Formats: sequence, structure tokens, C-alpha cells
Amino acid sequence: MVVGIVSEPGEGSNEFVIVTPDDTEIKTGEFVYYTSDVEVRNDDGEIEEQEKKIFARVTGREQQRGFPDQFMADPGVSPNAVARKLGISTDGVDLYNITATVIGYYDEQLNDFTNPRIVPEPGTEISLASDSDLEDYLTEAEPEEGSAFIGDLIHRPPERTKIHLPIDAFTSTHLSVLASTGSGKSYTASVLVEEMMQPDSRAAILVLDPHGEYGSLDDMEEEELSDKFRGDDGYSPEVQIKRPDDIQIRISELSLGDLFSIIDDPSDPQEQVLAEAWNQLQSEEDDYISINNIQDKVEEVGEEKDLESSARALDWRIDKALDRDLFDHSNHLSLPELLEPGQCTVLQLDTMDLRDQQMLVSVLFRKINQERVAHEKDRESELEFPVFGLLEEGHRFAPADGDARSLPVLSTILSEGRKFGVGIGIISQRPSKIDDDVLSQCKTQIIMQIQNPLDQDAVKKGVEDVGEDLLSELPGLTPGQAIIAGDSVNTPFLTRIRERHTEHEAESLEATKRWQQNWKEQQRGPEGVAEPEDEEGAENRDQPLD
Ligand SMILES: Nc1ncnc2c1ncn2[C@@H]1O[C@H](COP(=O)(O)OP(=O)(O)OP(=O)(O)O)[C@@H](O)[C@H]1O
Repeated sequence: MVVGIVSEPGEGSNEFVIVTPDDTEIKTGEFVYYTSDVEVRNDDGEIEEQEKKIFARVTGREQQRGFPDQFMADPGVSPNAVARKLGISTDGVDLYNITATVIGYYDEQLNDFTNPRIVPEPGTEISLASDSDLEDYLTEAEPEEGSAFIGDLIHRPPERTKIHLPIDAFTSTHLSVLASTGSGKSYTASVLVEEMMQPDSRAAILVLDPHGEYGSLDDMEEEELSDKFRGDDGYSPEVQIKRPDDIQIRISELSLGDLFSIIDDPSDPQEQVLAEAWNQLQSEEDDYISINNIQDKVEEVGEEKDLESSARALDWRIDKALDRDLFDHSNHLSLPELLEPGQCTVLQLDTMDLRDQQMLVSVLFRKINQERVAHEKDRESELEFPVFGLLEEGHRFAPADGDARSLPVLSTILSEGRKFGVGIGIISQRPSKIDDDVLSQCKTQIIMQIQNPLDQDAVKKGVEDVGEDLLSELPGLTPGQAIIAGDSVNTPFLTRIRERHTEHEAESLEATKRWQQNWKEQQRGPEGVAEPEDEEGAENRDQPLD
């Protein structure tokens, strides 16, 4: 379908301008194409000319010609009606200039777009890209082959396009889901988890859930959803929900840095004693280190080094830091229990202190990384398969100010994880509060509505290939709408995230309902008092007073 004609080259070297009488089909972000002969290498390796569809994205629009101002003087009368009254034809009155940026033709050998670096001649016909071309070319994913069906394209009628993301791509090169609160981050992340747990993927996923929003993912185990999640070979996903009471770490799994970070303000000599004691304990190769072990060793080292008073001062600090439920060697989290292909484990940390959450992430992900490195280097390992960790409130674990125990290990994984099969998904409503390197290492980005200018700037800096035209859409997106960009896609585009199969737990609190409920409960008291509806006059409260 021809939607316009090229009128002139645009300002940028890849841009051209289309004139069209009808802009309803070609909104900003929509895809169009023209045909042109380009030199390509054929299957025999020879260069030949082939006619190709050259795709372009609409990046801007402005009205070139419209009704005269006088026709619009009365808001109650349409300009068409004024024209009819005056006996003037309205055909061709509206004319729009649409700017488009060339993406390129789809190269079947590269499975990506190649930009021929020529813009179309004035007079070239421009057509709307077909739904099937967009499904095939925007990403490399094939349905049911390790892909995540994420939703459809915003510019097309609902459900007419089916957009899939390659799970291998976003799990190996990391992912970020960034949006203001209430825009659909946890909804979208849950859709991704649902897709990754389907039979064509069977992922091993660990979700760090500081607000307790992901519990309903266990709906995936329900019989009613068996057509979505069960495999023909008997596969069915498992979902484990762990609460803070079930989450303990072994003292021996802490690093010296972890210890320093939880010991209350140690002096230099105290750090020296602790470091020596810790190194000696670690070299004893005992899996189990108790608080007493550390305290005894600290005393020993204090005597050796003539730092007895520092050792004594450390004694209560060690107790204060470690004598807590989080550090329980007997019931600690073991990786094989947490991570298994076909299993999603949700760690609900909503009642856990922020520092403890950061410590937990630090210890867990360091261990995950160590085990994965060991596996890839043919050493004995507890993790013989890749894993994917999803971190809600990512800015808490990898903050821009560096003040989190978990930041160094996450930075390491994000820069090296692809080699060792540890993928990370960072979800956050405050991109400006995430460490710059961490943000820029998340190579697939799902960006939803963002109002805050600081966060918009952080997104602009952190994501490379999203043009200004798409970023300018950010404030206007509604919940569930997203820009997807980066390594998992061949060019950025606007999507409507599909509906969840599992229930969405993270609905906002309905304050008025809760107030009413609580008020009624209080009124009822021990003996029970009449409900307000039963009180005289309650039903007539909207009537005027006599
Ligand atoms: N793809 C979608 N389809 C339908 N509704 C959606 C979609 N995405 C989000 N919503 C709606 O938007 C609401 C907010 O989504 P969600 O809870 O994921 O936001 P959030 O960004 O995680 O918010 P918060 O930061 O408060 O956790 C949901 O309760 C849901 O009603």
C-alpha cells in the first residue's frame, strides 16, 4: 500500500521527507519501505544487483498545508462544514511532511538490516511495511524456538503482529526494564519469566523480589494454565517462593569485603586483625565457620600482633554483625536448591533490611559466578547450566553512588557474564540512580513510560541505538507500552506488552476500600456495631437537608 511520495532528502544523511495527504497510517515510530536495486553478494559469493525493500522508520511529522485559520475560528463548526458552505472542495487540503530514517534492507545472510547508504530519489513511492515483514525482520527470534512472545506493535491493530525476542540474546548479554512506577515493569518482567519457563526454554531463574510482587508466578504450576506451560514430554515448570525466614547464608561464604561492610565502623588496627584472622580461617578449608571461630581467631591474632585491645573491641562488633538469622550455617541457601532448569525461585525480601538484601545478592551472585566459571573451565561445579537472575529495584543493588556491597559482583557479572552463562535482568524506576557501567552493560533494553528528566537523560546515555524520535515518546507511553532496543532486536521499535497468563499481584493499594474496611472493623468492635448502611439516614445521605 503506497502511503506517500518522497519529496526531498532530509537533514540527516539517512533521512528523507515524504509528502502524504493522510498521516493516520504513518505515525512516528511506524515502519515504511521503498524498493531499490542494491549490490549484494549472492549465495555463490558473487556481487550482483538485486531489488530490495529498503525499510525506514518514521521519525517526525509536520503539517505542510491545512485549512486556512479562518475555517477553524469556531470550535463548534468543523472546517469541512465551513468549506462546504463556501462551496470549496476540501480534497487535498491536508498535506503532511513525514520524515523517515533509513534502516536498510534485510540481509538474510546476516539476519540483520544492512544500510545501503542511499536515500530514495524524490518521487519514489513509499509503502507501509507489511505485518509479516516486521514480524520476520525486527528480531531474529522464531516462535516456539527459545523465544519470548512479548506482544505486538503499537502502530498496528491489537494482536495483528506477534513480536518474539530471542531468549538466548537477552539472557547472555543482560537486560534492563526501565520505567516510572506504575508503568508496567514488574508486569513485563513477569511476562518474560512466563516465556522463559515455557517448554521451548525451561530456564533456571532467580528473582530478587524486594516488594513481594512475584509470588503469583506460581500460577504457572496450575492445571488451568497447563496448555501454556506443560511440555509433551511431561515438562512442567516449578516455582519456589522463599521468604526471609528461609533465606540464610553461611558465614564461610562471606568475603573479607562483605565482613568489613557489616562490621560497625572498624578502626584500621581492627581491620588488620580481622583480615589476618579471616585469611587464616579461610586457609583452614573448613566449610563451616562459626561466630566463635572468628572471635577465637581474632583473639589469637590480636595476641600475636600485640593488638589485644583491637581484638577485644572487635569481639562485640562481630557478635552484632553476625549473630542474626541471616547468617545461619545449618539452613543456608544452596545453589542446587535454588537453581534448576525449569525452575523459577522467587526470593521475597520485603521484610529484609536493605543492607542484608545487598549482602545476600553479593554472596549469592558471587557464588553463582564462581560456580559458572568453574564449570566453563572444566572444574567441579554445582551449576552445569546457565542461569538468569532478575533483580527488581536494581538501583538498590547497583547504585550510582557505589554504596552497596552487591555492586562489585554485579559489575563483574555484567562485564563477563556472557562468557560464563550468568545473565542479569535489572528492573528499575530510577535509571539515573543505577551505576552507569551496569546500565550500559544491559544490552537489551525495555523502556516504558519515564517522566522524570534525570531518568530520561540516564536512559539516553545508557542506551546507544534508540533515536531521539523514539525517546521523545517516553513521557507519553501508557502502562504496558514499551520501546524495545538493543542486542535482541534488529532495530528499536514500540510494542504493547502482551497480557500475563498468571495473575498480576502488584496492583496499587486501593486506599478508599482499605479505609472503609478498617473503619467498619473498628466500628464492629468486640460486641459488633451496626454497619453504616444499617444506620438511619445512611442511605439518604445524598438527599438535600430539609
Ligand atoms: N502489558 C500490560 N497489559 C495490561 N496491563 C498492564 C500491562 N502492563 C502494566 N499493566 C497495568 O499497569 C499496572 C502497573 O504495572 P506494574 O505493577 O508492572 O508497574 P510497575 O512499573 O512495576 O510499578 P511499581 O514500580 O509500582 O512496582 C498493572 O497493575 C496493570 O494493571
